[in-house]
Amino acid sequence: MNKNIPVITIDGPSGAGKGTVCRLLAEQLGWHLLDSGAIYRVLALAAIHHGFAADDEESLAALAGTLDVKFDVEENPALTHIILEGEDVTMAIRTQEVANMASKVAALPRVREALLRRQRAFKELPGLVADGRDMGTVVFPDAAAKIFLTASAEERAERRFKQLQENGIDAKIDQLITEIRERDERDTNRSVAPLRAAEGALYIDSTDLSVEQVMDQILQFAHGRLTQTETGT
Ligand SMILES: Nc1ncnc2c1ncn2[C@@H]1O[C@H](COP(=O)(O)OP(=O)(O)O)[C@@H](O)[C@H]1O
Ligand SMILES: Nc1ccn([C@@H]2O[C@H](COP(=O)(O)OP(=O)(O)O)[C@@H](O)[C@H]2O)c(=O)n1
Repeated sequence: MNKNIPVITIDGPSGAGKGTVCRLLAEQLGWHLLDSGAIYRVLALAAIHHGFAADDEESLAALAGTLDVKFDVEENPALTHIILEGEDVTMAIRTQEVANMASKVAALPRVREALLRRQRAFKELPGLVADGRDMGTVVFPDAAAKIFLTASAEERAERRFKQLQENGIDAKIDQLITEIRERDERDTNRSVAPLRAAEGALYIDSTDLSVEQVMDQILQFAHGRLTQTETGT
């Protein structure tokens, strides 16, 4: 792994805006994008297809190791297609059922281990923007700039509700708040790679911020960190 390839990590809970700002950043910088949540979602969908239980660590770790997933990257990272075993699952992995299964399989240490190398392989020149829960703490501990992005659970559920509606997926706001809280709880309290801000991360609460305001803060911070890394200060 080439350590000179710059990485910006954005970690945080569901609906904080990570995917949105990571896509914008990757586009603006012309860098690669890792949507690590999509990998856990694809694994969850494959597990559902295979009829595996969410606590069947042995089968799930084996599946994670051999998962036939491909990211068909377009010039615009927002248009990436995700292909599982030859089938386009870009939309199918966005349901709440898959999200909930993803957060259960993500709590299994051997599953996380099996997915590490796959995630690190995204680190290529000219740079990588990585979106997830443990990007700055576990997967890319040497990242040049680390950000922890969050918002209140109510605001995050509201955003997810609108987003699902826009994509024609039915949802109930009360259920979304409950599921987001359950997922926060599981992601934060698991024994391996729990959701937390990495040391030295910029902490942003986006509850009352627009996407543009969040982007401004991140760009300013990342620019400072990248300049420091380049000059070795
Ligand atoms: N700062 C913000 N203010 C309002 N809406 C936002 C903000 N950031 C993201 N969103 C919207 O919230 C929804 C969830 O954002 P997303 O980037 O998918 O979150 P995450 O990847 O953290 O789960 C999207 O529809 C997005 O457009
Ligand atoms: N780096 C990551 C990314 C996702 N995940 C898990 O995968 C689930 C789905 O991730 P996601 O980023 O697609 O979820 P949303 O933030 O889009 O709701 C999360 O609830 C986490 O449990 C993880 O454990 N580690």
